[in-house]
Amino acid sequence: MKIPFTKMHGLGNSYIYVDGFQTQINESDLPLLAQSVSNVNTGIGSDGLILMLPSDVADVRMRIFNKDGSEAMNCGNGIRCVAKLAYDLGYVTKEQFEIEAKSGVVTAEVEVEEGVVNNVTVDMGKPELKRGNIPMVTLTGDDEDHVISDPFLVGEEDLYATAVSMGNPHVVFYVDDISEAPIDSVGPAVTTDHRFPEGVNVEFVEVLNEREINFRVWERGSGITQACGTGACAAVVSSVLNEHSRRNEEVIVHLDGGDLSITWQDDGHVLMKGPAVTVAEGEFFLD
Ligand SMILES: N[C@@H](CCC[C@H](N)C(=O)O)C(=O)O
Repeated sequence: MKIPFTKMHGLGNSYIYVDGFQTQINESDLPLLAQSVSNVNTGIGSDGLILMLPSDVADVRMRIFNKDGSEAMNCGNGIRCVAKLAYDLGYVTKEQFEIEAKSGVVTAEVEVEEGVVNNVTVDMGKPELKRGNIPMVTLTGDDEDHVISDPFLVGEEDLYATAVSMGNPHVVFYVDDISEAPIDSVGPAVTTDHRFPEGVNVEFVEVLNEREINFRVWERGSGITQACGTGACAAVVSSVLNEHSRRNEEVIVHLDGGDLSITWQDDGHVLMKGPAVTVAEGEFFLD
């Protein structure tokens, strides 16, 4: 079987996009397909697979599978690319429209310059802060509690964790210098830590000033990636909670792959603005 695909990225966080309006794939093949296309040696090379599908409740629907084949609830960079793809392929003709992810429906607005979509702004909705809903478990405390700079021991490292869900789980650790963040050791250890029963995306943040942070991520199911949209949103929410940044003010997040603009608005919604880029189109041969 040949599966037509588009490779796209948001700040280097790349996925293989399949147009599910045209191509039907068996549900049971999806995890293996995600693993196959993601493999840089034997596949195409990406951080995972994203399907763009018709939706009953929004203009389009997306499903995202990490590199290891696990399905995730949400993907910020993926939503921006799906918005661009849906507009480029003519499935939507308006500039503001709704995209359904597993975690819910968000509103995306494409910026069209001379017929080309380069940037997309997404209202990512409200973050979830209750520990039980991240989900995160501890021996003591209430599920309703917020986790803001709570002591968090990982091996020999004494860290302080802030936990935020953007429809998918994130934990944020602050470091003095992003280039020395222990991402290779703490990332894989925390992403599967028993305190996060569904796993977690692990973010390191260096605060530069109220309006700017440096950011690196170990993504659940994919490892180190160049960028994570939901992670950048979680990092800014965390920075407001920890009083490094202010509510309703834009924060520029410097990720390995480039910059995202994130604002945690007074109405509780998180706004994310950043690029979406098409890299290639082709056909993937599935045995
Ligand atoms: N890269 C994404 C997030 C993808 C899903 C994540 N790894 C998870 O398992 O929750 C983004 O841009 O948000």
